[in-house]
Order: sequence, then structure tokens, then C-alpha cells
Amino acid sequence: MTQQASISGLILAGGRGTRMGQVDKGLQPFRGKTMAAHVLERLAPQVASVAINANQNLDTYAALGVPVWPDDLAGFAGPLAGMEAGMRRCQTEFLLTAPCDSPFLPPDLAARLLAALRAQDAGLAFAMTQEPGRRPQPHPVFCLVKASLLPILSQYLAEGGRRMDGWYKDVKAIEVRFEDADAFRNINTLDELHSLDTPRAPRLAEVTSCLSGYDPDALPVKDAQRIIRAFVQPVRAVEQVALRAALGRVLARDIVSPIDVPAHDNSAMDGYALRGDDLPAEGQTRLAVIGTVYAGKPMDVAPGPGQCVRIMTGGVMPAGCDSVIPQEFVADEGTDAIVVAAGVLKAGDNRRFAGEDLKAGSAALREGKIIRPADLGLVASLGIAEVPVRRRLRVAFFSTGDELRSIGQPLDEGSVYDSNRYTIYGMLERLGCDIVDMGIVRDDPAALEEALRSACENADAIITSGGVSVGAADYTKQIMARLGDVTFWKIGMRPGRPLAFGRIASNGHGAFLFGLPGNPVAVMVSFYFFAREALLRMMGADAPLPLLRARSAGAIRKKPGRTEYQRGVLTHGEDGMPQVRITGSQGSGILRSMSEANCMVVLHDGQGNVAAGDMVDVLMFEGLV
Ligand SMILES: Nc1nc2c(c(=O)[nH]1)N[C@H]1C(S)=C(S)[C@@H](COP(=O)(O)OP(=O)(O)OC[C@H]3O[C@@H](n4cnc5c(N)ncnc54)[C@H](O)[C@@H]3O)O[C@H]1N2
Ligand code: MOO
Ligand SMILES: [Mg+2]
Repeated sequence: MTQQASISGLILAGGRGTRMGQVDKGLQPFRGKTMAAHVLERLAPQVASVAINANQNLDTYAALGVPVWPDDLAGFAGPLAGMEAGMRRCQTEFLLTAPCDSPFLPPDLAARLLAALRAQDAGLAFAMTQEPGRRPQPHPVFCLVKASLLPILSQYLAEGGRRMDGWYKDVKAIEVRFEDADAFRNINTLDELHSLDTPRAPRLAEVTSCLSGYDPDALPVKDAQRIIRAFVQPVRAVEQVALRAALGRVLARDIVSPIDVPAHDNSAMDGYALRGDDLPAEGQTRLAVIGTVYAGKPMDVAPGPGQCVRIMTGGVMPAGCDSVIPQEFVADEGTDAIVVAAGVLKAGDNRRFAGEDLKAGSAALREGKIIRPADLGLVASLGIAEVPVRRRLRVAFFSTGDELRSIGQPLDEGSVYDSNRYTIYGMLERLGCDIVDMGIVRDDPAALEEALRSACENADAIITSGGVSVGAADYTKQIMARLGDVTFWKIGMRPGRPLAFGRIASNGHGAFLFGLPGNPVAVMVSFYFFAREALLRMMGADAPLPLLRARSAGAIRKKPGRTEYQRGVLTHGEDGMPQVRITGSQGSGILRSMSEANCMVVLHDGQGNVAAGDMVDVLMFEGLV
């Protein structure tokens, strides 16, 4: 959806909320954020800017990062009073209103109302729907109005008028039919709100039924990844953060460039700006220097034929000039003339065009991008101080097993220190999640249930390690199954064969669950190849694993029919090409070889033995988020 530069959006949140028991409707939580935030998210991409009309809790609305305008009329005078306040402050030709309790409003609301209004040369256009066999349903608060009609509206209000359609007779008002009646649905009662606010995740069975030959006990890696991808849902809440704080966060909406970058044609070199027509075909020519342009100090001259201007890199090209000759290519003739030889420059050389980096109105960054240093710079180059990002994902994690001890505890016979919580901590931190470390949970059904419920009530996703294989004390699986829609897989891979995946719920809160295997290398491999992508999706980002190809330094034994992940060290061969060798023992409990590795060699399902010199897929650890 393109932004409509001629339209300002206004969210009408100025009511008393009587039907919701005097609560402020726009601030009611719905699917993880306030209703007004939903409306904002849908409206913002359609218009040049959005403001909110509210008469109470102004600071809370302002926290959404947009201007908040109360009615100018006293006493909760209804939606027209909000519209009036909006029209009075509107900087564009049109104002588009939408109520704060309509979180599903159509993504093409602005475009369609504007097209109809223009086609019929109307002053005001509002939405209507008609379901088969029912009466037409007008939706007058979804309204596009010419801001210039303000005096007519103000007069109607001053005379005591309050009805939405009461002033239509004085302006040319038209109805615009939309097909999807649900899109205009507003939520009037708290019950209705809560009944809609249930997760929309599909059932696992619905997802797995789409796979032919689905066998949870022999599931190919690609199928498991596909199921997980189809099942997880992104968090929807958006927050506006200062540019620097956006580093590593996921962009929630396209950033549209408000300006051309660069703003002017400018020089790419320190030299002389000249007219291409003056370049000699043979021999040499003499050009008079009529001034100097510094970067940031444009000069209001237009060199004529036979003239040029000294110019610095970044300096605005003077009118009529289309080329810049670097100063080292000219012969000086004092300070007021240069000599240019034939063949050293083509017309058009060393000129940077206005908008060649970014054109005003084009998307500089796309929604879903994880913001990197270059992106910070790009946004800064547009003069934008704050950006909308998805809220951080909250991930709770714990280790299971009676044999586990925490650092600081004595290591009695048969016990081991818990390392998984540290590797998981590291991987989650690098992903940029908010983490909740829940420690070690004993192999005890009540303790496990308590931990899973508490994780579920406090986080969007849960990661556990251990207890997902077939051992006698592995109660984890029973409890997980009892709390939700969870499946237990044996995946055709090594390491990381057992995996529990699904969604559990407790006291009305839901969370996605990844039950990773306990072995210290298996837990990391399962995280990288399953949980990582899923968590990124939940964060609103799409970041597939960055695999690259390298030559295998030695032979690797590999059975076809399962995916194997081998720890490797990637270096460069004598010919400078990437080359990988496998680290020592590949046992799934041996963390040392994981720590020595800088990458994993991915040997796919169908692949057999690898000979020295064969090319293989490699996943680098460095740079892996
Ligand atoms: N009969 C079978 N036995 C096993 C199978 C199988 O298919 N049939 N699968 C094996 C595979 S593969 C794996 S992987 C493990 C997975 O076991 P669990 O997820 O049930 O994990 P645990 O039994 O709790 O622990 C396994 C192993 O890892 C150590 N561990 C666990 N948590 C931690 C931690 N936080 N820090 C350090 N080390 C940890 C634990 O002490 C065990 O040695 O099952 C195989 N068995
Ligand atoms: O998952 Mo286990 O051997 O694959 O550690
Ligand atoms: Mg076990």
C-alpha cells in the first residue's frame, strides 16, 4: 500500500467509552497491544501522518509516538468534534478518520475513498458495506474529508449539530462500497474484546495434515522446519524508538524517504564543474574559472560556454554544468583559468544525481528488516529521529534434570554442571530477545508443570532443554502434552534427534514451546536449525540461515537418509578459496569441539560420503543471529 501524501490520518479516540463501562476504549489491550495501536498500525502506511483525537489519558496515547489532539468543543461532543479538531490542525488537503475500536480496518481504505472522492468530485467520502440480503450499512466514521470544509463543519457544530450525517447536505458526501464488512467491525464490549483476543495459531494437526507421508518418528529436517514456520505467529506490538536504540531490532513498518538523497545534483570529485559541450574533441581547451563551490555552500552562478567553476566533492552542481573534471587532470593557468585536454573526461562524468541514492516517496527500508549499522546511517540520512520497531520477544528458558548443578554448587557424584542455560542464554542474547532465565527444574511432574505454566504466563516463547527423549525420568513430555498442543518428533538428523514443539497455554496466556534435547551440542544444533528461525519470525523478521559453500579439506563419512551437522573450522586453502575441516570428536555431548569450531558443515538428507575436495554447505557461527 502506498502512502497517500495528500491525506492525514486521525484516530477517533475521544469518546467516554460508556458502552465499555467507562473505560478508555482505545487503550484496551487486544492481541498484545492497545486497540488504538492496532488502528495506528493499519492506518499509518496509508497516509502521510497520523494523529489521535483523545479527551482523556493524553500521555498514554502520546506514548504511541504520534500527536494527540483533544476536542476544541467541551464535554465529549462526539466524533464530529474530533473530526473538527483534526481538520483544524490538518496540514494536508484531506483528513481520513477511523475509530479507535476498529482494529481490522481495510488496508486500502485511504486509496479507495480518495479515488471515489476524486472521481465524483465530492467533498467527503465515507465507507459502506452491504452483506447479501441485508440493508446497506454506512460507516460514517471511516471518512475522508476535504480539510477546507472546516468552516462548514464548525458552523454546524456551533449551531448544536452533532449527527455524523447532519452536515452532509452542505457538502457533497458520497458513500463508497467496501466488500469486507468484518473490516469495519468495531469492538464495543469488554467481553467481545476478550473473545477476539485469543491466539489465532492453527492447530498443529492442521499444519501437519498438509504434509504427505508425515511421520513424527522419522521427520526430515526440512519438513520439521516447514511445520514450525507455518505454526508460529509474530508478535504484533509496535513501539517507536530513538534511532540508535533501533540497532538490532526488527523494523515494524517501511521507512519511506521524505526527501531525495542526495537532495541536489552534486560533484563526486574535487575539481572543476563544466559544461560537457565545452570538452574538446581534440587538442585542448581553455576554460575560465568564474567561482568556487564548497560542499554545503552552493553558488548562484550559471557558467556560460567556455566557463567553469571550481567545485569540492559534495558541492551542488551549478546550473548548466553536467560534468566534473578532477583537479589532477587539468593544467592550471593561474587561478582563473584551466586547460582541459581531449580524451580525459566524458560529458556527465563525476556528477552524482539528486535522488540517485533514494527518491522521495520510495521505501528506504522494508518492514521486517533487522536494523544494522548501515540502516541507522540510512535513516539518519533522511533526517528521521525515531523508527517503529516490533516489541522485543520475551523468551523464558530452563534446564531439566536431577543431575544438573548450577555454578557455585558442589559437583556430587554423577552430577554435571548445567551448561545448556549458558549456551541458550548466549544464543538468545545474540538474537536480541528479552530473556527470562528460570534456572534448573527438577525431574518432578509438579515442579515441571509449575515452571511451564509460569514460563507460559510470562513469555512469548519457551525453550527447555532435556527430557524429550525416552528416558524413565523424562516427565517433561507428559506435562507439555497436557498443557497444550505439543508434538514430539524424532527428526532425521544428527545430533538433535528428539524435539518437542508446539504451543501451550496457562490461565489464558499462550506461548510457543521448543523442547530441545539435553545433550549440550544437540541443544545448540536444534536451536540454530529450528528455534532460531522461528523466534526471528515471531519477532517479525525473515532471516533464513546464511549458508555458504566451501571445499572439504578431508573425507567425511555420512549416511544418506538423515541430515548431519558436523562441527568445522573454515579457513582458506592455498588457492585462497574457503576450505573447511571437521573438528575432532563429533559426540553430541562434546562441547569442546563446538567451541573450537567456527562453523557447522551441513550434510543434507540425500548426501552420502564426502570426498576430500568436494564442495559442502557451511553455516558460519560469526554473524549468526
Ligand atoms: N533409548 C534411546 N535413548 C536415547 C535416544 C533414543 O532415541 N533412544 N535419543 C538420544 C538422543 S539423540 C539424545 S539428544 C538424548 C536426548 O535426551 P533428553 O532430551 O531426554 O535429555 P536428558 O536425558 O535430560 O539429557 C541427555 C544428556 O544431556 C545432559 N544434559 C541435559 N541437560 C543438560 C544441561 N543443562 N547441561 C549439561 N548437560 C545436560 C544430561 O546429563 C545427559 O547426559 O537422548 C538420547 N537417548
Ligand atoms: O540429539 Mo542426540 O545424539 O542427537 O544428541
Ligand atoms: Mg533423557
